[in-house]
Amino acid sequence: MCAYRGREGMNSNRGDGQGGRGGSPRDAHGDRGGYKGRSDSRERSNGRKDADGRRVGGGRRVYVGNGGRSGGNARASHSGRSSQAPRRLENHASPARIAACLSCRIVRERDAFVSEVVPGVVSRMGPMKPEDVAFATRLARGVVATSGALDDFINRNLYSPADIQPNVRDALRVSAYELLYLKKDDYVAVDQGVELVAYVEPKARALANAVLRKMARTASRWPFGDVGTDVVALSRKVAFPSWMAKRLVEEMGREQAAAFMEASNGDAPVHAAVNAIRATDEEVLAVLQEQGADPNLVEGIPGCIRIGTPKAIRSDVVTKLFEDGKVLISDPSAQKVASFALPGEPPSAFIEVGSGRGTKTVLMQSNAMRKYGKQFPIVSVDDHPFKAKLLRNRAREYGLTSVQTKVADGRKLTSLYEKGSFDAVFVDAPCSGVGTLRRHPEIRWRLTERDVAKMADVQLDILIDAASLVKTGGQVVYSTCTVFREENERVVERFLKTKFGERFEMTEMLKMSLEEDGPDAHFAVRLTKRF
Ligand SMILES: C[S@@+](CC[C@H](N)C(=O)[O-])C[C@H]1O[C@@H](n2cnc3c(N)ncnc32)[C@H](O)[C@@H]1O
Repeated sequence: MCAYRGREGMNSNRGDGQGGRGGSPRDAHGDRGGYKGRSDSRERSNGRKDADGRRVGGGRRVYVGNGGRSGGNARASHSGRSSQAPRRLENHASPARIAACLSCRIVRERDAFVSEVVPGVVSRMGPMKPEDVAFATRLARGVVATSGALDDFINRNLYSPADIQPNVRDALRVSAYELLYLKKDDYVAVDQGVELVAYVEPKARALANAVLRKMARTASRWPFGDVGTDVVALSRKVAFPSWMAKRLVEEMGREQAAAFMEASNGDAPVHAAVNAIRATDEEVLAVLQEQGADPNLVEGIPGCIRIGTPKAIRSDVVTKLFEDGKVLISDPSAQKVASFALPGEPPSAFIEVGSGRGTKTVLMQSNAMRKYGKQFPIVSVDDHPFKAKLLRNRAREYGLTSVQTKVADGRKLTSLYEKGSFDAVFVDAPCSGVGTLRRHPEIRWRLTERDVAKMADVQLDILIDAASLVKTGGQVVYSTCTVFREENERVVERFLKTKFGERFEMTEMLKMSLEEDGPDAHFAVRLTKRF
């Protein structure tokens, strides 16, 4: 992923197999039956500390007797606590919802990545059952992915949306998500929503009660319009910003855009790449098979393996494969681009711009072993020193012998290297990352149309400067992991129209679209320098 400097990794694939969409929410969290679910949660949460170090579920024993139905004040007196005692101590929000809500707050406050935040929050909650962890993860990811649409819904149910505290809004979002996207029983969503709001802000319990009841009443009208004719209603249903939905519909047509947006809300299947520098496909397949990972080679992409049972890759034996640099997690589209980026003959001077943490660097050298029987010298440029350091470490880990990292602005490389001094150039451009939304649920609500336009200008500048480095007869591969024409075809068109760009011809295009249960969407073109 590009724009938000995310990373390809196991965590974003959720090897636990807990889907953002698959399975019944009730299966995951035992909420069917309202109070039963609630008392289960209390049972589990007794004595536990939350991510902020507060005790959760302290009033459990007292309230099982009365079905847990009494309100906050009633509970306080029933348990013999003074009315000044923080009601939070007797809060009945389930640990999974608390973890999800706290995770969403951190993502919001720190512009963080949800996949990186949830494990930390969960670990600070104390022991949680695997199904609670899975539900917390699912909720947090879902809420982050749909937050703009949830706010639209929440605001319709508030008299004064601007006055709501951000932490209260976080809690309301969790309930709105359960109502709209998980189709939870109204009762569960409202009851747990009130508890969750009271957990983050005890004084807001009454407000939460009123708002959540109203939300439960209006949920049946969601998405407030005919999705067949109204793009904004469609955008609400699939939880995309309306500008993005409109643009996708304009570029792909309604049907394909709707399918793309739906698929972006699903789970990405888990794929691995065999590092041919360190292992053979047969060796890796045998281990994965033995460990019950249900591996299958993907046709047309050398060394790409789909992992049918992701849980199995947590075994010690498979972990060792990863630790030994024999295999890495990577989407098939990224693997395909890394194969596409290699010229027909082994290059003696190759430069990649936007090397990041080096996933494609590893993949390219692995492919080089398959294609040429050897690695090739590569200069890997990124403007981010931290990423260059990571790449150097990864190069050692994966057995890369010919990588030279360079921290530099890809728009100014001609001040560092002689024009025409490379056989091949690979621009893995910083982009909006809209082809990878399943792995990066934060992107869609952070991105603006202006960001896309700015990115397209940077992409063009990088392409123009980097292309000057290639010799006549050499190739430039330009790639992104987005679907917007402005960042893909349009950048290439703009480049080809420049005085220098006229020397190039587009000789090949690779477009991978996003499909449910398929790879991410990527784009790549090969430009050959004719004179
Ligand atoms: C698509 S991501 C890289 C992914 C990477 N190639 C991989 O496979 O792991 C694009 C990269 O471009 C880098 N970048 C952004 N602006 C840049 C610039 N002006 N010059 C050089 N690199 C830049 C970002 O830091 C980011 O790592």
